[in-house]
Amino acid sequence: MEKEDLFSEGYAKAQDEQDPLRKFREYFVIPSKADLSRTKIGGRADENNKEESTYLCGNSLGLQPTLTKKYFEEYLSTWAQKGVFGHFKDVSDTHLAPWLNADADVQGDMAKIVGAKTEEVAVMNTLTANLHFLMCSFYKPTKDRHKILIEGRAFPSDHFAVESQLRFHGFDPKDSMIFLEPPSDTDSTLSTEYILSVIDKHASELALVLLPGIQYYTGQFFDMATITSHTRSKGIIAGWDLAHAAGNVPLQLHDWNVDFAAWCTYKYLNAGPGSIGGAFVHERHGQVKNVGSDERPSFEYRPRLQGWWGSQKSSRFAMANNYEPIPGAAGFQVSNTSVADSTAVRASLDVFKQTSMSDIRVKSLKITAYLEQLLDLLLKDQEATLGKKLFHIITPRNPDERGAQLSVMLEHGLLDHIMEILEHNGVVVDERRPDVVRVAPAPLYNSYQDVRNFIQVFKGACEDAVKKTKA
Ligand SMILES: Cc1ncc(COP(=O)(O)O)c(C=O)c1O
Ligand SMILES: Nc1c(O)cccc1C(=O)C[C@H](N)C(=O)O
Repeated sequence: MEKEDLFSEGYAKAQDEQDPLRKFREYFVIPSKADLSRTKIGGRADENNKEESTYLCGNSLGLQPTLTKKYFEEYLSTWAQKGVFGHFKDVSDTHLAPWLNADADVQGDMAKIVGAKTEEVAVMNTLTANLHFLMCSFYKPTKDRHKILIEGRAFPSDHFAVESQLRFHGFDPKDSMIFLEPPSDTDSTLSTEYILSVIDKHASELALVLLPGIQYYTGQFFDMATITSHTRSKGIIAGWDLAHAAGNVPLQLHDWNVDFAAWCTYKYLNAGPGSIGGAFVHERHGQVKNVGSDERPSFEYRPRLQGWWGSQKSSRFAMANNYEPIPGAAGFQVSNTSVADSTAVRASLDVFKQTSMSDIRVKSLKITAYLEQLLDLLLKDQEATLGKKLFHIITPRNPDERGAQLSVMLEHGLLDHIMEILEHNGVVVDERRPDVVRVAPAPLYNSYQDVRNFIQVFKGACEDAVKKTKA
């Protein structure tokens, strides 16, 4: 395809017209440029300037589904009109379950997103809290086998969670954290072979391998199936942080035999800032066995931090204080579910239900490849006009090793100026200081024209930044 064709508005428009998921953009609220630049919230959008922004930041915060406001109005009306009865009464003229079932109501559709059986998933807590709750049950160190493997540049919250778990068990993070670092300074990603070699090197002393399905900084999608299988073959627990993978790439947590996983719902799952988290516990770990009698039950189950919401609903309100864990991931719940949060999750899942992760992945591969093609053409243009490249892509070039996001490492010193120009033009991407811009076309609501708009503004911003630094 000629360079001009790819850059042309006609090409982008044609891709959008042919996009099988094009209708989904209407299911989201796209902030207008005027919305983004206004200093106040509320009031009517600027009727004279409803031009949509170019929002490519779903890897940090997903956009609001139009269903969310509708479902929230139903939730608030139920609360206002039914009070405590909202827990129990089936308010049939809403899209929402009785609050007592708010957790179970979203379990099955969330399980489909991550390739799990319904009972292997719970929508609960938040991401880092779930990592802690799950490590409390799965990180079982011994004197000889107490180390935890995470990436060297793990997301800070994961790093802190592992540090504190080690300290909680009386181990020193300096001795018990093993960091997965790229083999050389020039590498930003980690090959599967290299990861397996590091696991082999430390296998006898590792109690847990905790990695991200997709690495937040580089955007690398790890070979979860191979790494999980290898980890477990060494008798090590395989745990995954799916913050950037859930709703972004197809997952098969059950078939991959993952021990546990946790994720948030505010990125590609579009449930709003700080919204409720998700957790996966493989069915082999969720078994509950009554080794007593019906009259005098005595349950055997995997130890976990307990709370009343993990105990069977049928006996929960008997207040007899006999813990009877719900089989599966739901038995790892502790508190009653935030209905505001589960309402947001319900709205988002009702969008996902109209398609599939495989169809989302088909578009994701195409639209991210388009972004990559335009970035590569821009690099050629910069080499020809400036005599140098002002950035390079640090996300793997193999589409199977990435999701929607491409991470662009800028020449040092350009980030602030480029971000200022992008924002001024209504282009929203994520910055990871000091030099990385993360660009994530979310298949459900981003268009090929969004990608083209980004490149056009980014091209000018790069040129402007160079002039500024030369001045
Ligand atoms: C990989 C990863 N882990 C953990 C977190 C923090 O999660 P939370 O603040 O929802 O616990 C984030 C981002 O928010 C993340 O990207
Ligand atoms: N930047 C964040 C914030 O200001 C609040 C909450 C989360 C974040 C995030 O970093 C989201 C996500 N972990 C990310 O990698 O972008």
